[in-house]
Amino acid sequence: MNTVMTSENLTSGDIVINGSVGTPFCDDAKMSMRNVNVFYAENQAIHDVSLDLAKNQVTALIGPSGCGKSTFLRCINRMNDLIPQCKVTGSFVMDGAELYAKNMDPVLLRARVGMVFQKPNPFPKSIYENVAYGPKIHGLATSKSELDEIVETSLQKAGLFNEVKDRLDKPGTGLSGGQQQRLCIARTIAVSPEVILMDEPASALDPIATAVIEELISELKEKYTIAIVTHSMQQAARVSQKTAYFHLGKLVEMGDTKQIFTNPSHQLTENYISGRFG
Ligand SMILES: Nc1ncnc2c1ncn2[C@@H]1O[C@H](COP(=O)(O)OP(=O)(O)OP(=O)(O)O)[C@@H](O)[C@H]1O
Repeated sequence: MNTVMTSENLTSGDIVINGSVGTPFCDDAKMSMRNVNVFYAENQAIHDVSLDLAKNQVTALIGPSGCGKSTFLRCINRMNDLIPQCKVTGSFVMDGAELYAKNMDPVLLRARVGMVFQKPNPFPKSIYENVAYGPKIHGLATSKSELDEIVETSLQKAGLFNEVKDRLDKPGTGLSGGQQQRLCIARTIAVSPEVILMDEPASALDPIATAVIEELISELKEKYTIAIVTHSMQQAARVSQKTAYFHLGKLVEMGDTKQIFTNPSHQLTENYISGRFG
């Protein structure tokens, strides 16, 4: 029987996975993170977290503000390298390769593991250039027509092409918030990533634009492995197949989304999803 744990007696060995105490590993992992610790100078933000991202599934990272969701997400494509006082230990493996190995180029890695941020952040360039920029710097197109093709396909996959096809030369910043976020998703897709990380991608959007993004996430998982940080439990329940619950920098529980939301194993998860804190 699982012991009911509180934040006081929770230890890193007490992770609950699919209802029983164990290790959150899956058979079809695209990415495997093991014993991850993250420090900002003296402050430890992540404590010994191990989890897998299942291939072609959406994994939601949920938990109260400040529990380390964004920190953990940013480590996956080494965005935290850009914060000087941030130190990451542990292992991040994608298809057998260690992402923090000396010979791993973080710029190339960020093309393979793309990121979509909370606030849409298109470049101050045209819609076309926003999407073409990545393929150009990574040399993914050998001709203008190939580049055009990548731009069109990426905009189509992001569900934006029909809305912008007649104004590709207009600034990306002139689009609505929801369109800008889909433009940022198109920009991410344009460099053929394998994994897409999304940090509260719909929190700045209205319910209609949010619904469009959620539908898009469900479609994108057919091709990509996705991890999403969200404060909305309804959103996590709608878009994800796996959910990981974080508390005070520790992974408390991970499992099938349905199980986490209907029958969580851990008291802390239950408290959070029933709105008792967070
Ligand atoms: N750049 C940074 N420098 C120093 N400390 C940081 C930095 N970013 C995050 N932290 C700290 O790390 C901890 C985890 O923060 P993080 O933003 O990862 O949590 P979160 O769960 O994503 O929060 P929220 O839901 O509010 O966005 C917090 O204590 C935060 O203050």
